[in-house]
Amino acid sequence: MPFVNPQGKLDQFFLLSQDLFICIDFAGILLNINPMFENLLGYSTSEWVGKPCGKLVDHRDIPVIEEALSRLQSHKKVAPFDVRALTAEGKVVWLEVTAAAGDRVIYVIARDISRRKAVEKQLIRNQRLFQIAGETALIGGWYVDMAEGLPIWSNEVCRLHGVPDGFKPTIEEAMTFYAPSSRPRIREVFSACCESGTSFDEELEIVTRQAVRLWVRVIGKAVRDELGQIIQVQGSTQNITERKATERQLTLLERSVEASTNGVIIVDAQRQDLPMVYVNAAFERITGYSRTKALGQNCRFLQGEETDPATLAKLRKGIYAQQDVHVVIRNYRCNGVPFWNDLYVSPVRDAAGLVTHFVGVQNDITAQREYQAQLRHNANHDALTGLPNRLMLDQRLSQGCLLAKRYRRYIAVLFVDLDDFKPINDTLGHDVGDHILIEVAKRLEEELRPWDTVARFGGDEFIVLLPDLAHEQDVLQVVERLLARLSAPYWYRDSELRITASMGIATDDGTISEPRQLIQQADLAMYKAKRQGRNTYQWYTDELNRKVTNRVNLRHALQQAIEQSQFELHYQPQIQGATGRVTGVEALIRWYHPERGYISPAQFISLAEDTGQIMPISEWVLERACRDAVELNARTTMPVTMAVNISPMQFQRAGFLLSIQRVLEQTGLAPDLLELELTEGVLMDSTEHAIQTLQDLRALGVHIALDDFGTGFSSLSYLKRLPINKLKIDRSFIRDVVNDTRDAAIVDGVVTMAVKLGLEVLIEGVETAAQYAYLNARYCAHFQGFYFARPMPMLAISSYLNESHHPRNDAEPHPM
Ligand SMILES: Nc1nc2c(ncn2[C@@H]2O[C@H](COP(=O)(O)O[C@H]3[C@@H](O)[C@H](n4cnc5c(=O)[nH]c(N)nc54)O[C@@H]3COP(=O)(O)O)[C@@H](O)[C@H]2O)c(=O)[nH]1
Repeated sequence: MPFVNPQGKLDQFFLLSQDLFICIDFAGILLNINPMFENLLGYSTSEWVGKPCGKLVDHRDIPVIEEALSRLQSHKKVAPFDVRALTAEGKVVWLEVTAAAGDRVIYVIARDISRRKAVEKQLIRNQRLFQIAGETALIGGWYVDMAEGLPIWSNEVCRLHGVPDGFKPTIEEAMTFYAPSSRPRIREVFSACCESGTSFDEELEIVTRQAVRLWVRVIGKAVRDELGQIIQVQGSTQNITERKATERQLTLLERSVEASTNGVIIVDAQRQDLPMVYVNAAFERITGYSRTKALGQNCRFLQGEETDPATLAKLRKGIYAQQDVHVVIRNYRCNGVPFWNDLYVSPVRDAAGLVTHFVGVQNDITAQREYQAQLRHNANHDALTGLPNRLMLDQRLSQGCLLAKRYRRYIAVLFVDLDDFKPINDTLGHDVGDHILIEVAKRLEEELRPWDTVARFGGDEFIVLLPDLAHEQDVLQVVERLLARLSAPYWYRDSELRITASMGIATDDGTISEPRQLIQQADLAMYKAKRQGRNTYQWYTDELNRKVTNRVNLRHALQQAIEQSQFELHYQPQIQGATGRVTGVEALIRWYHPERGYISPAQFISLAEDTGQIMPISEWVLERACRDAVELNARTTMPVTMAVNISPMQFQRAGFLLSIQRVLEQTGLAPDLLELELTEGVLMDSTEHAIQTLQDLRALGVHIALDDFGTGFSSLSYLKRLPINKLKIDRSFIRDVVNDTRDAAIVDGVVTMAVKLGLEVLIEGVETAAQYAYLNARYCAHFQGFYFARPMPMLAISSYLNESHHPRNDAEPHPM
């Protein structure tokens, strides 16, 4: 049935309308439809007229249709509603339906709202996505309309502040959510935005309603109308607490790494050639390379000539295997100076376990290494001269012996001892002494080949090792060169100093079982050189060794003798030529060894001098002799002088004078009955002090005799200054005095000089009647010698003295 209007006008509207016009009965059967129905849904009018309208809609919307139909059947009004209609092609078209009931039919107008529905759907989807983004990124939106002045918060913003969704604060209330420290800033930037439209982007701290402190990023910008007036400020608030904590952590880590005294390097493991992507300040300080120069380069630019290839290989292997690796590597600073780099390299993995970087931690241990090297050097070297010390000498000596043995060469050991170094040290001071020792070390080193060794052995002793001699005799060239070089003048602050050295030589072909013995042998030889006048050398021999061994044994025996009182005193008479009277006796020590019998003082006195054992011996002699002198004088009518030999050490000891005084007091011997026999050598050392001591002794009343006169090389000029009483002419001039005119001339000269100096003369070593007759006829002197009597024990001398005056004693000579 056509949709007809009596005027026909409505028909036209029906036909031309862009909306669907449908006429249905109260049962919902389609009665009429307009052309737009056909256009939109693709059905022909004939196809649908007479069919239920419910068939047109999507099955989900049938209840909506039924509801509307029901209301219209009851003549109730129906509000416009939306349904989905199905096109002939099966597509869905959204229709907005307006329906009204007529008397007999229902009039329906439907409009295609598919576009609008699509936009709405898109809008909803967008809103949802926005909501998801906000919830995920913890970003909420807000705005403040200038007209209303009230902030509008999104749900996310509400959640951030710990308030229920839809919470509507005032601006002031919104401000109070900011932490006191952030509040001034948000006020400032918000006001600026409201007033001048300045956008802001701030990271500030808020305190939620539950008093939880959160960091937020607040972004705001002004919205203007078409006239440019600010009508709204809108923005976002994002919870960045976690990011801030991470940032703080990262900042802390970065600052720590930057502040580290160790160099830190990070290299990119994913890029070719592993370029450095980070170096810290310590790296710059240690290497001298700035970050700009270092970044982008491979670490190998720190390596150089002395970098150990094995260490490098270890480093590369660790990196290749993506493992931790630790090396101490020789690296070079920017200025070319090498340093020791204590380097730890570790791989850095991402979440998936892939090595993205390597981190290197380096420590400059150059100073530590140098200190260790210095310690090692100090342990093996002498601090003053820098020469190897005994420890290193031992190593070099053993090595030298091995080399000599392997290459069939000779090793020579030179023991070098400076002559009279001690007086230089004592009188000129240790600075001068040190200077000389350093200079000696330098000269020795300069004269030797690089593979020879010079070591400081002690005080003024040096050892030279020559480990590569073709012939033993080759050592002599070196020794002579060294002696000459060492005796050249030394200069200290414009003063010239002279010093020489004595050297002992020991050689071996490297087969010696105990290399240290070579040093002992050279030492022995050096002592021999000393005794032979210094500034010379001596070669070690087995004979020398034997002598030294004997000396060592003798020393032990002598000590026992002191402890076990194995000494005796024998006395040899001294005769006045003119009267034949015994005017004195000389006390001569005898050592009676329980196994070896009598041992001559000639064998042990000089050793006792060297070892200091002379002191207890001398004290015993002096006291014994004084006591015996008292006893002898008690038995004789004429006074008998007791002559006692005084050793150099005894004389030079402080307190010598006191010891004489004490003995005289203790024994009660009259001082003028004591005669001290001193040799020229004793008086030559520190003459002034010696003269003073002699004067003091003379003041005590003690007599002084100068023993062995003529054997020393002392100047006669000092003789006149010596406060002595007597000269004892040495027996070496007496042996041939009768036949040798030169000896006779010497004796003649000495006696004449002595007389002129007002000194008494004693001629010792008179062994024959001819000697006595010759001498007694010429000189007014005293005599001593085997011709008169040999030294004899106390008992014998006592009897001897009690006998009448004898020009000689014809009794059997005493065993000594
Ligand atoms: N510091 C001390 N030195 C002492 C002491 N006792 C001895 N000595 C010194 O030891 C050296 C050797 O002494 P000795 O073996 O006793 O020889 C003395 C005489 O026996 C020896 N003599 C005496 N007359 C003759 C002689 O006619 N012919 C000869 N071949 N020898 C003789 O001379 C020694 C005494 O010499 P001197 O002392 O120079 O008068 C010797 O140097 C002693 O000094 C001691 O207690 N302390």
